[in-house]
Amino acid sequence: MSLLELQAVGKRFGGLKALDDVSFTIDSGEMVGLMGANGAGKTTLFSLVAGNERPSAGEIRLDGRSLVGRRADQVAARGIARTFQIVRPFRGLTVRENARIGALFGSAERRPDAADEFALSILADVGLADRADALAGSLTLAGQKRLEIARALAQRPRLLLLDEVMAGLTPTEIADAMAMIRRIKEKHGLTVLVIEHVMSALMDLCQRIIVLHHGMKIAEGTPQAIARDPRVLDAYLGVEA
Ligand SMILES: Nc1ncnc2c1ncn2[C@@H]1O[C@H](COP(=O)(O)OP(=O)(O)OP(=O)(O)O)[C@@H](O)[C@H]1O
Repeated sequence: MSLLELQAVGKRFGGLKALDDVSFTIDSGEMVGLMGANGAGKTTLFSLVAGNERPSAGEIRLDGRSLVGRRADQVAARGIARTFQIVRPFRGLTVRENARIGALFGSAERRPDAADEFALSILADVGLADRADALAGSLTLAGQKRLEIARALAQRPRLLLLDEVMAGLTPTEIADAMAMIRRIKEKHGLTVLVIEHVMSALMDLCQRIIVLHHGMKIAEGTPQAIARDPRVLDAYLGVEA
């Protein structure tokens, strides 16, 4: 059985179809990329899976059980955590306190002392252990993106949804972030769905890529197949096939 299954999922915002008839599955242990131009519906898809928004049509299942109608904290408790494209850490709290909030969300950890210990181990995993007592607002963008991953990881997810965690980073920071993502995936036995505009990173990280265009899935396949898919070249890169 697939870990995550989307079946004919649609989302309307008034007259706008942000997602239309999107279906795919993700198996346990996969790292899958989600790509598409601005406004293609990628973040909306994350919001539906994570319980931040409710689909207008279709089914979303985790381990064969529907997630539709579940609140974000209930979805988190079932094992899904997401990052947000625009990072908003509690700037006046320390890095450690921010990570600890993740550990308490969705009731992954109810004991405050255990949450603190776990938060510290997660900070080490994302390379922020030496900044644990710094204020979150003092981190660089790369640091804040790492903290966003730590906050999600502290929920002890099985499925991690990463929304443009490499946007705005330097090439060296991107290379470091990719190595870190691979490391946490292995260490925590994660399944990962990743939205990324940094194409080379997506191609390198993922075994499979799903392409959205105007809310519809137009392609799905290996990075090699996607890179030469005429529909993708035409729709996403604006290149005539
Ligand atoms: N809450 C909302 N209310 C109204 N329209 C929305 C809402 N959220 C998203 N949309 C619209 O839905 C469409 C898909 O947006 P979405 O943010 O999912 O795209 P995206 O692929 O993530 O884009 P980007 O790469 O810019 O992040 C866009 O036209 C967007 O303006």
